[in-house]
Amino acid sequence: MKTIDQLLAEGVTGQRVFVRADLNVPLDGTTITDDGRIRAVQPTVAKLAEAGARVVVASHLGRPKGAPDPAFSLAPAAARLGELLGTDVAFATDTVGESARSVVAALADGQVAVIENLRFNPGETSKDDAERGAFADELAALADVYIGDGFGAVHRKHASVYDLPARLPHAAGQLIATEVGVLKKLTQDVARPYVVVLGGAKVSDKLGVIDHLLEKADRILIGGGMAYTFLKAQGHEVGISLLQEDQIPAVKEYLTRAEAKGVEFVLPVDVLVAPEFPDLKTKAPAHPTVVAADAIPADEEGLDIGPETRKLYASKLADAATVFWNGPMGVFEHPDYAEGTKAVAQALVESPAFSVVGGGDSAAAVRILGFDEKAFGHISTGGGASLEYLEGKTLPGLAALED
Ligand SMILES: Nc1ncnc2c1ncn2[C@@H]1O[C@H](COP(=O)(O)OP(=O)(O)OP(=O)(O)O)[C@@H](O)[C@H]1O
Ligand SMILES: O=C(O)[C@H](O)COP(=O)(O)O
Repeated sequence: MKTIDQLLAEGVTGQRVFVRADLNVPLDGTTITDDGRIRAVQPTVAKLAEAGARVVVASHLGRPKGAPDPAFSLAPAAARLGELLGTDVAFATDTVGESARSVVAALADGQVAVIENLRFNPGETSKDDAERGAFADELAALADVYIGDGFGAVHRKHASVYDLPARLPHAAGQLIATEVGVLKKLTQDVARPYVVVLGGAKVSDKLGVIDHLLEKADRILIGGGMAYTFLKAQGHEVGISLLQEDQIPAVKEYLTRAEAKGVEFVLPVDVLVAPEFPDLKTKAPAHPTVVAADAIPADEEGLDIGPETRKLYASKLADAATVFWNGPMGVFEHPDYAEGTKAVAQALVESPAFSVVGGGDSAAAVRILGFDEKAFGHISTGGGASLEYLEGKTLPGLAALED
């Protein structure tokens, strides 16, 4: 994989360099609640600008449906990138249209522009190679060189991640180089006990990783939205909690295999439930109830791990030598459901283990809840991406940078 430093040594002055970043940051309206992913790519952008490149930064944000949607505009992220760089950052109000073409054409050497959300275009995420390729052609017309630095999206076979680098000279940015360097260590010899904590909401994306973790980890703790598919697989009622019904047979098989292999699987013993999802805007008190994990009422939803589980998980992390954590333990964005995530973060801060926290929301949770990033071994910008990397899967966005 060519590095950005090799590229810079060849000279980029006057060249239009396309940086595929992951600026998929959490937003409250147009306010960025955690800018970690923007700060993570800023050194790459700064380096290119200092070297006289005309930098075109592109990213997705959220999951819009292939058409413009103001709720998913990258305008706030572009403004924040400008603040971090200490310079004006131009913003194109479309991705490959008139605005993008004129904004990019107007860039002087050393200037930076952000183009609008890649996913406003159906070609970005299309499963059809020709449709993705046609969109990649339009993106390629905006640049001379491609830098892949959106680590959080390298597991997606999307036009800007996979098809575009095939059309331009390409290299890996600094963030991808750092992320891969750290995660590689977890695929090699890990110090044991190796404990993995899984939670979050993208359950269907992430359950599959357990198949691989059963070969690697000594102990697996399950929380967040993921827990309810496990509780259901054990025959418990989970009310209206997040549930991946079609994965129940697979989950049953994981539990059986874990027992046979001596991998310790730890599930919540109690949870916080409420009849409805909390209001994340007003943060109005949610009045949750603590119930045993096998006694979730049929009309209520599990939204955080309970107090006994917090203690249990802290004890299961205390003797770890290596920890990988992906996915919050509850809906941490609401104060009534933040304690589970806080307890896991606190346990990692107190533990001497080498800890890697992976995921846009998990990393944001750690910072929003007031923990010092330096207390963790590594905070990865990729959730699904880091899990798939650990699984040993070929990641489209890394494979595309390889030749
Ligand atoms: N019990 C639950 N029910 C519903 N949502 C939950 C629950 N527990 C956690 N969540 C939500 O999970 C979300 C984070 O999940 P996600 O899988 O996206 O995490 P991540 O891996 O850190 O991020 P990414 O994969 O996007 O990088 C949070 O917004 C949180 O509110
Ligand atoms: O948040 C993430 O994990 C990345 O930005 C990828 O987003 P996606 O899951 O919507 O593809």
